[in-house]
Amino acid sequence: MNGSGLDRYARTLVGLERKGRHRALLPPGGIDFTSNDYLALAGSPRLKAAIAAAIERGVPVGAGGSRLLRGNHSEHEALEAEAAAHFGMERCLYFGSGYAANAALFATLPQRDDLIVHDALVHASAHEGISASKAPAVSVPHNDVEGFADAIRRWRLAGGTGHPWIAVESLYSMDGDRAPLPELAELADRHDGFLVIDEAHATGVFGPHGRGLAHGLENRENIIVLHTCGKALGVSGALIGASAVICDYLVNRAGGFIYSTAPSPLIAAGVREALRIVADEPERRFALDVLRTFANTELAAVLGVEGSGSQILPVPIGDNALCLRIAARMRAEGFDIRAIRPPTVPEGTARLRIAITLNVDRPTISRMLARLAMIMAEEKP
Ligand SMILES: Cc1ncc(COP(=O)(O)O)c(C=O)c1O
Repeated sequence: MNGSGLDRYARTLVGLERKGRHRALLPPGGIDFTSNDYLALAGSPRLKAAIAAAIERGVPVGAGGSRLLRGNHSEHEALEAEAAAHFGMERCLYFGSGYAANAALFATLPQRDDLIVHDALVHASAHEGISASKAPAVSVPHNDVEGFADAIRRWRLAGGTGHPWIAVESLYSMDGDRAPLPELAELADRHDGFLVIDEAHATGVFGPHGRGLAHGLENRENIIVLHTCGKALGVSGALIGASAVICDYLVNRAGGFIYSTAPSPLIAAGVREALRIVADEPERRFALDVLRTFANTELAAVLGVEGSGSQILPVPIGDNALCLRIAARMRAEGFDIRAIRPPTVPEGTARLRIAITLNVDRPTISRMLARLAMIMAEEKP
């Protein structure tokens, strides 16, 4: 290949650098204010012991094939059955990642005569599925219930005959605020539609037994819930909870499920244990609740920034380069904080995303915020 084949990629990378949008892999280091390991389960001895016990009883590391071929292991089925009981859903289906699950769900379920109405801030994985879907899609301003209703009304007036699909996150990944789920569920009911709730950042953290913020809405045939297993559950993969018909349809039609090697059975055993930990160690959730409340109060007192109320605390900066500089200075001081920039968040809204997990304690949060306040004051344009 002559040089020009690669030049176009190099040029794009230079352009990203110029706009402060270039991304690079950094090693994790310093005190964790950035992971989604909210309950500190990723390194928990109980999870490690469950994996060791699974190895001991002969659970294989690899599935060896698609679930529809020889890759369907009893560990996958046991996890799905336990998860369905845990989350109160008729059935659950385990995917290798939340990204793959969201992409499969939106690409497969909405049909040509349907409409996808999604919140402007839904995750990139939902967009991936939406852009592969046969159904048209409309973006609605963040958390604007009237906006959702209007979009559906306009579509019906224009002759829309199918079902609307309302797509939201129960707790938004980069803003830490919540979706108005009861109002949206009511809207879906009123318009013979479906409501897809991505619980990625609420699973394990909120609701009775860490069932998420959609608890109370489960087991309705028009609700589909995504629980990711790599965040508070500390493992990896994702569970789609839905009616048996929807899950069976995905098994038969979702390319990302059919034509992909099944997730590791060993990891499925780990997720099963994580669900049990979440159910029978409620003290983890309570401890996170205390830390979260403390962090929100301190954020307002020290930085004058209103907290989201959740464990995800965005500190708005705006400018990409400035955001990168502040994050780098915090990391240099031993606090692992990352700059979140477009296109992950809308243009002009670069922010530090501070995640509160059980990997830190109150004095460490105070130290981090005091240092951040000083650095932000020094960096003030
Ligand atoms: C809201 C949301 N949905 C889905 C995903 C994807 O999940 P996973 O990391 O398991 O691929 C993420 C991950 O960041 C997320 O924040």
